Order: sequence, then structure tokens, then C-alpha cells
Amino acid sequence: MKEIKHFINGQYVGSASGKLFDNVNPANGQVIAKIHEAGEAEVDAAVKAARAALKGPWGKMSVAERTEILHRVAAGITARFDEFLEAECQDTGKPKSLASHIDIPRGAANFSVFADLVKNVPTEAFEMATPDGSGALNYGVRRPKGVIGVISPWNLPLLLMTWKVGPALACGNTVVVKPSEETPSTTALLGEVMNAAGVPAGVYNVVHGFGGDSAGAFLTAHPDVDGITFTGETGTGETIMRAAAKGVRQVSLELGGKNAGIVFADADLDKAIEGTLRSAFANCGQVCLGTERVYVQRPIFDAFVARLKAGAEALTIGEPNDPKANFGPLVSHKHREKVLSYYQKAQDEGATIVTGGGVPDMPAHLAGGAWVQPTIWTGLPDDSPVVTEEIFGPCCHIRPFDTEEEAVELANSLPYGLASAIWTENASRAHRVAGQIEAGIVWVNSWFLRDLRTAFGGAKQSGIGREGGVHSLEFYTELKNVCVKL
Ligand SMILES: NC(=O)C1=CN([C@@H]2O[C@H](COP(=O)(O)OP(=O)(O)OC[C@H]3O[C@@H](n4cnc5c(N)ncnc54)[C@H](O)[C@@H]3O)[C@@H](O)[C@H]2O)C=CC1
Ligand SMILES: O=C(O)/C=C/C=C(\O)C(=O)O
Repeated sequence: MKEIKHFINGQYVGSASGKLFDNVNPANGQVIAKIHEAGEAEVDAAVKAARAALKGPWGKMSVAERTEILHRVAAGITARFDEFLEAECQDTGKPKSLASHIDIPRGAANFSVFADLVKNVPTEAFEMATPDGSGALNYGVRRPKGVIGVISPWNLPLLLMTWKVGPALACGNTVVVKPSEETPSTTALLGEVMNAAGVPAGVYNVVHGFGGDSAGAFLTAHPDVDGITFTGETGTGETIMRAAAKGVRQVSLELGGKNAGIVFADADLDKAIEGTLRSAFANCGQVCLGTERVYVQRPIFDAFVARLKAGAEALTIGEPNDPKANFGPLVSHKHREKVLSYYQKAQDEGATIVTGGGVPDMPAHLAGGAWVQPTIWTGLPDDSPVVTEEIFGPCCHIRPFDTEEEAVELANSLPYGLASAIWTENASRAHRVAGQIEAGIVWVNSWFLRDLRTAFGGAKQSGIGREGGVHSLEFYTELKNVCVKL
């Protein structure tokens, strides 16, 4: 059986302990590979390799040389598009139609966009007066932060890992990545692309394993890691913050959400239905930006619910290679247990199950997969856990509202603040409401429309810091002020 090894100092290496765990295809439950689990020794070797590369060839390269190499990495992903696609879809079960449009192209773009960006970002300069009249000049220079620990999740594995690695390397850092234990393959494959592109050994390192008491915890606790960037659950973010406090290391955290969609009676209903269908069900609902709470103005409530139900029931459930499929399985049976526990809770609390609420009948060869039905509820109280907690599954609760003020209050009522989508044809209302929503990202008449130059991150318990465009540079570099007395 195929083995997935760590990538340390430009080479694939196994664990000294010999510990392996299963990589499972969630579409059929079959084990597709054995993954090496890193111990402290492998994590330490990876961090040492990253430090040496920082002091060595990577640290000495000009920005032009570095960014040229990163463009070759982007081209390398594109050249091996089908291999990345296959690996991503086997790990996650997601439809190829989705991954070929989102995950893999973004994996390449995350390198090329930041390679271009770092060449064009100026720093500040201030002239100042001095008592002797000669003056002084201050100017900023950016330097790499150092060795960056990257902890990435399983929902958009290549996209979210490279969203961190791309800017980190463009800024001159070196990285040690710990991908999710559920989805190691594309992170592993990227090592081959790095070598072929001429990235010096030790710049990009990968260690596999779990979170607590495993590779994730060893990496975040390692004293020679200078900064940690993480996407995942809010509780894990808190644990990582605590680990980073030792040694006062900076963190960038993109955490959970329980995002609200607000549909006003004046919305273009076709657009609102299409967007809400995507935001609730794309990637089987496993997108941190997804809409799990939908607030619909009363005059169009019944029509909206009926049309969203029809849209959900028209989704085609199937395995990644099925060209008609636009709805795959959840990432794992463990995650399915969590999602189904909320389906049960909704039923126990007396929700109206508009559609779904269970497990679909699948053909025999897919019966071992982590399938669930797209699900819509109405009628739950605002304090139900189904309405207040991140489920991260293909489901949403729809509730009516009457006034703009009420919609804003409902949207802001939770400790999360990642993203929101507002649907209205009234431009004044769109700006007014967008300004009041407590979230890092607000879409108007759209969802998941991404310009990589923009700030991306969460408010409240949905994260700390922003990445994207120049904001990534804020995290991945140290801005130093040089003050020259003239
Ligand atoms: N993009 C997002 O916002 C994501 C949110 N989630 C949410 O989190 C829930 C649980 O999923 P998990 O995979 O368990 O998410 P998680 O947040 O525990 O895992 C994400 C990453 O963090 C690592 N990790 C976990 N504990 C760690 C620790 N103590 N130190 C260092 N690294 C650690 C994991 O190995 C993985 O690489 C999901 O049901 C979903 O609600 C999960 C994945 C992505
Ligand atoms: O477009 C992006 O950079 C990120 C999208 C999605 C997530 O961050 C997520 O689902 O975690």
C-alpha cells in the first residue's frame, strides 16, 4: 500500500517510530494509503531544516530570484493539475467538478499572486525635524519573520495550506506544514513540485500527524518556530494561542463561523437562491464561510423556503469522478457523527425538517462512505445549539424577520464573526447593513467571491488578524524602522 511520508530538507522520510495511520477515502470508506505519524524527532528535524534554509540559500536570495522560483511552483502545480485533483478528491471525496474550479487553481494562484505582490509593496518613510536642525529620515524595511508553523485543515486542503505557504515563502520565510491528518496527500505532493521548481532544501517542510499530543502540538510548542498560522476550529485556535504564548510567538488564526445570510424582500430571488444554495451546500457545507443561518424577510419567506428546498433536492449526490455530481460526502465518519448529532438535535427540538435530515441511500460500492443529506430546517428557537453552534455540514436553518434592525441584531447575536451574505437590490440598504454586521467579510449579492488582494479573516471568536494582499505581509514579515540622523 502507498505510504505518505514527511518531507524534510527536500527529502521524503519516514518516522523513526514506524507509527502509521490510515488515510481513508470518505466516498467509499476504503483505506487508500498509510500515513507516517511524526514524533518530536521528525518535527525537530523539520524545524532545524527550515532554520538552516533561512540562514542559508533562501535567506540570501534576492526578491526577484525568490519570486521567480515561486512562479515555477505555481506552474508546477498547474502542470500536474490532474495528479493534484485526483489526490485532493480521494482524500476529501469532493466532486472533481468543484476541486478543478476552486481548490487546485487557487493552489497555484496562491503562489503567483503573492510572488507578484511582494515585488510591488512600498514601505513607509517619514522625515523628521531634530533640535540641531539637521533632521532625520525614518524608513521601513520588511524582513522575513523566520520559521513559520502552518497548521491547516481538511476542508480545502491545498487551497488553505498554500494560502499560508505562498505568502510566507514570498516574504522570505521558511515553513513547516502540518496538514490535517484527514487530508495529507496534496501537501505531500507539493514537495515534489518544490524540488522541481528549484526551491532550496529546507524551505518547505511537511510533517504528518494529529493535533494534540502529536505533530500539531509538537510543532506549535517548538521553541524555534517564530510564528504560527492556523485555520480550523475556534477551540483548537485557543489551544494554539496558549502554545504560542510560550516564547511570545505571533499567531494568525482563521477560526470557525456560524455565518448569517440575510435575504430582504427586495432581493433578486433567483440570485439569492443560487447564492444561498452554494453557501449552504458547496463542499458538502464544509466551508468556514458557509451560511448555516438564513434570515428571510417575512413577505418572501414561504417562497424562499420552497425554492431553496427545490434547489437542495435537485443536487446530485455522487462520487468525485461522477461528472454530474455536485454534492460529495463529508470528510470522515467522525465528522459525519458530529453532523448527524445536530440533525438528531434539530428533530428532538421539534424543528420542521423542510428537506433531508438523514443519510441518503447510496449504491453498494459507496455504502461505506460518509454521506449525509442536504438539510434545511425552520422553526427552531434562536438559542438552539443547531442555530448557535458551527455544524460544518450541508445544512441551514431559515427564520423569518420583519425589520432591517431585527435582521442585523440576529446576524450579530453570536460570538462568531467570520462572514455574512446580504441579498438586496437596495444599494443604500446594502451599504448600511454591511457596515453594521460584525464580521470580517461581508458579501452583497454574492458569496465566496474572492479577490486575493483583500483582507480575509474573522471578527470576534472567528479569528485574529487578517491575511490576503498586503495584510499577509503584516503577519509574515517584521517591519523594521531605520532612523538615520542626517
Ligand atoms: N476551515 C475551518 O474553519 C474549519 C473548521 N473546522 C471545524 O472544526 C471541527 C473539528 O474538525 P477538526 O479537524 O478536529 O478541526 P481542528 O481545528 O481540530 O483541526 C484543524 C487542524 O489543526 C490540527 N490540530 C488539532 N489540534 C491541535 C493542537 N492541539 N495543536 C496543534 N494542531 C492541532 C489538526 O491536526 C488539523 O491539522 C469541525 O467539525 C468544524 O466545525 C474544521 C476544519 C476546518
Ligand atoms: O478563499 C479563501 O482563502 C478561503 C476560503 C475558505 C476557508 O477559509 C475555510 O473554509 O476555512
